[in-house]
Parts: sequence; C-alpha cells; structure tokens
Amino acid sequence: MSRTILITGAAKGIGRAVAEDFASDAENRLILLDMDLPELQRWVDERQEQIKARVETHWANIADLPAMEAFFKTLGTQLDYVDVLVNSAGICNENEPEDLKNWHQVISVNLNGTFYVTSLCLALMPDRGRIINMSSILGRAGKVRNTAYCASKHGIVGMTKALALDLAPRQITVNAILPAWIDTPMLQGELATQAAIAGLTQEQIVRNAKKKLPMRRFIQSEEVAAMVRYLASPEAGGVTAQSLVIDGGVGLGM
Ligand SMILES: NC(=O)c1ccc[n+]([C@@H]2O[C@H](COP(=O)([O-])OP(=O)(O)OC[C@H]3O[C@@H](n4cnc5c(N)ncnc54)[C@H](O)[C@@H]3O)[C@@H](O)[C@H]2O)c1
Ligand SMILES: CC(C)C1=CC=C(C(=O)O)[C@@H](O)[C@H]1O
Repeated sequence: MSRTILITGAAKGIGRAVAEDFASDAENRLILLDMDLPELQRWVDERQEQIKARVETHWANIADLPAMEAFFKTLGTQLDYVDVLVNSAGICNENEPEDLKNWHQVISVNLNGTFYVTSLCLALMPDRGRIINMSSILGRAGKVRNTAYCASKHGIVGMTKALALDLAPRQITVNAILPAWIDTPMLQGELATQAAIAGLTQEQIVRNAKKKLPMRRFIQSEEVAAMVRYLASPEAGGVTAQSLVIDGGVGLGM
C-alpha cells in the first residue's frame, strides 16, 4: 500500500522513532518536518542504508501560521494526498502559575501549532486518512508547575474528539496518544532540570525516577511508534476519537 506520511517533530524522540518505523517500507513517502533541520538531516543521512522509503526533510516552525500556510501551498503543488498525519512536535516548559509568556509559548506550539498543521493538511487528506496527535498523560492529569503544558495537552484531546466526529463520515480517523516517561531528549531534559534543582547527578535522578515507576523503566520511543503504526493501519479503521495511553501504568498508580 503506497502512502504519504507527514510527521512533525521528526528530528528527535517519538517523531524520529515514528519516521524510522515508516521509513522501512519502500512504498511509503515521508514528509518530515522539524525546527531542528540539521539534526533531522543528520539522522536521515546516517540512516541511508536502512531507509527504504522516499524521504523529504523540511525546516518548519509549526507555530508560525503564515509560514505553515506557505509550506502547505507549495506541498499541494507537489503531491495529491497526505494519507497519514502524525503531530509529534511539542515543547515542555515548566512555569510559575502566573507566567503569561510561557503560557503563550507552549500553547502556540503544542495546541495552535498542532491545529495549524492539521487544518492545513486536511485539504490534502483523502477519505480513510489518519490523524494521530501526540498528547500526554498530562492531557488527562495535572502536574505542578505545568499549567500551560497540561492545558495544551488537554486541548489536544478535546480537539481530537471533536475533529474525529467531523471527519467520521469520510472514514478519516483522528486519535490521540497519551504517553508518559518516554526516553527521549525531552524527558532527559526534564530530568536534567530536576537533577540540578535537587543537587543530584543525572544518573541518581534517573535511578530515583525509575524506582517510582510501576514497570521500573522508561518506555522506548519505538513502543510509541508501534502504537502509531497500529492507528495508521487499515485494521484500525474503526478506532477514532480515542485517547490511547502508553505510560507503563503510572497514570493509574498511587
Ligand atoms: N517524552 C515523553 O515522556 C513525552 C510524554 C508525553 C508526551 N510527549 C509528547 O510527545 C511529543 C514528542 O515528544 P518527545 O519526547 O519526542 O520530544 P523531543 O523534545 O525529544 O522532540 C520534539 C521534537 O519537536 C521539535 N519541535 C519543537 N517545537 C517545534 C516547532 N515549533 N516546530 C517544529 N518542530 C518543533 C523539536 O525540534 C524536536 O525535534 C511532544 O508533543 C511531547 O509533548 C512526550
Ligand atoms: C514526569 C512524568 C510524569 C512525565 C509526564 C508527562 C510527560 C510529558 O512530556 O507529557 C513527560 O515528559 C514526563 O515528564
């Protein structure tokens, strides 16, 4: 089955693992977007031997609406369809409760950016298309010093549910994945901040964190990519408006 798959945030972490997964199929065409184009290109160059799909890399800031409009206008002249959209680009900044600057920054990227890409991509999406949004366990729960991040991820869940109903008559599915504790640069960055605050080494903070997790381990990005693969498959054609949690049980633990 020949498909075009557009992935945001493809340079690192979960987005990269999703790209790697789809890249193993020679029938796929991948459109990879990230703000960190050098890192995205470095990874693609490094994996040339393993990559079977046709891969294109593009610099993009998903929060910049005029730039994204221009990008999709050009893309529309180069291809007919985007069959699968994976919205993985996101940022995670801690904030003081009254921090307005951080609020705008996080909402701009995580919520507005995800909506911009989705709405622009819709013009290129055929019936039976797939939209997969990276929310978070914090799209369901709260966390101290994370007002903006939690609001953005709850927003993605709401957007997913409503859009799924709009697009259901066209058999386009829209689902959210709610990860936590995935071993990516984002998580390592958070742990580094916590280590600095606590005066611990990165190894100590990682060991302490894993002790509190039901599975005593971080989840690998490839495990999230497998969930994306399922949601993008024909077999998942009846799964829509859902929030699929991949958190090793931490969200329901005491
Ligand atoms: N790692 C986790 O534990 C975890 C948990 C829950 C949810 N998530 C969510 O999963 C998604 C991926 O997270 P990750 O851990 O892989 O993060 P990451 O920081 O490792 O990778 C995110 C990628 O998005 C890109 N990006 C950021 N802002 C962008 C923008 N404005 N435009 C284009 N690209 C941009 C970054 O350059 C980076 O390559 C995020 O939406 C994140 O909120 C991650
Ligand atoms: C710290 C842990 C609870 C956690 C939850 C959610 C994340 C997210 O990015 O949404 C992770 O980064 C992770 O910190």
